[in-house]
Amino acid sequence: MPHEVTDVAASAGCVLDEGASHVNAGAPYLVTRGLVKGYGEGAARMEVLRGIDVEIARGEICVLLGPSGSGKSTFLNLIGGLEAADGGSIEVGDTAITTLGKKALGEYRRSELGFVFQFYNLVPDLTIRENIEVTAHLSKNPLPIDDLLKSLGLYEHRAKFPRQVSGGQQQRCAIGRALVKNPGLLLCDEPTGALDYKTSKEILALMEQVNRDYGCTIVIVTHNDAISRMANRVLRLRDGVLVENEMNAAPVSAAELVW
Ligand SMILES: Nc1ncnc2c1ncn2[C@@H]1O[C@H](COP(=O)(O)OP(=O)(O)OP(=O)(O)O)[C@@H](O)[C@H]1O
Repeated sequence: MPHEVTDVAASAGCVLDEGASHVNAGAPYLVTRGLVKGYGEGAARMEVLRGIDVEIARGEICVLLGPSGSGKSTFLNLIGGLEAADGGSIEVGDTAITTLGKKALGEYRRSELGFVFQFYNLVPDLTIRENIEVTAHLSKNPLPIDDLLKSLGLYEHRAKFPRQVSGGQQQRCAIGRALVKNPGLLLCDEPTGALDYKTSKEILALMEQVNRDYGCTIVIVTHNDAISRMANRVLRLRDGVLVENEMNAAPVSAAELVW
């Protein structure tokens, strides 16, 4: 484990136990029960999620697969409190998301969640460091930014603007922006969708590293079945129904993935 990562995690109060499993098999961390979501009214109504039940342990890497339109992003948006469910419940840690008002939902997103998207959504007029710093200000207990930049391999690029670095470096910055708050839950929607093969694998290895070093639970939405081999749990949606919910007893490292 790189020293800087150890230092970042230690200074953030994380307990690092190198070699031990990072998955806490105790009480589930993320639980949905009968989760329902649809769009439209009357005859035009379309049910997108039709009663999703899942339990994800703290520290799991969970990969969510499914064909286009099967409801993956909708599921992620409901867990992330970006959209409201029509029925069912979501609990993350001790928080019952589906009962929260607007203000409490905002606080949940600020304190517990990090989001990573396919298109990095960085602020073009802020440097790499400033893009991360903006989010750090939202947190009561942010990770030290320079240490985080080092563990992301971005320290030398910290004073550059997003247009001056590669797509992979921009995605590293987006991951840093999500991570600097030290979130319990990292939600990633097609995080490698805009990246080439080699860079995709580097980004997946980085996710593996942050999962191991910071203990955050990660949900990755992807079209790429191969990524499921690095997951502790594989979920698959088809037409809004969960058709697969499997534990993977022997996940491989991101470096070993081939597609
Ligand atoms: N805000 C919305 N209003 C109306 N329909 C929506 C809305 N958001 C999503 N949908 C529809 O819900 C269905 C599921 O969309 P969702 O984006 O969750 O699928 P997905 O599995 O993530 O697809 P993709 O892999 O293509 O991103 C699609 O048919 C989509 O058109």
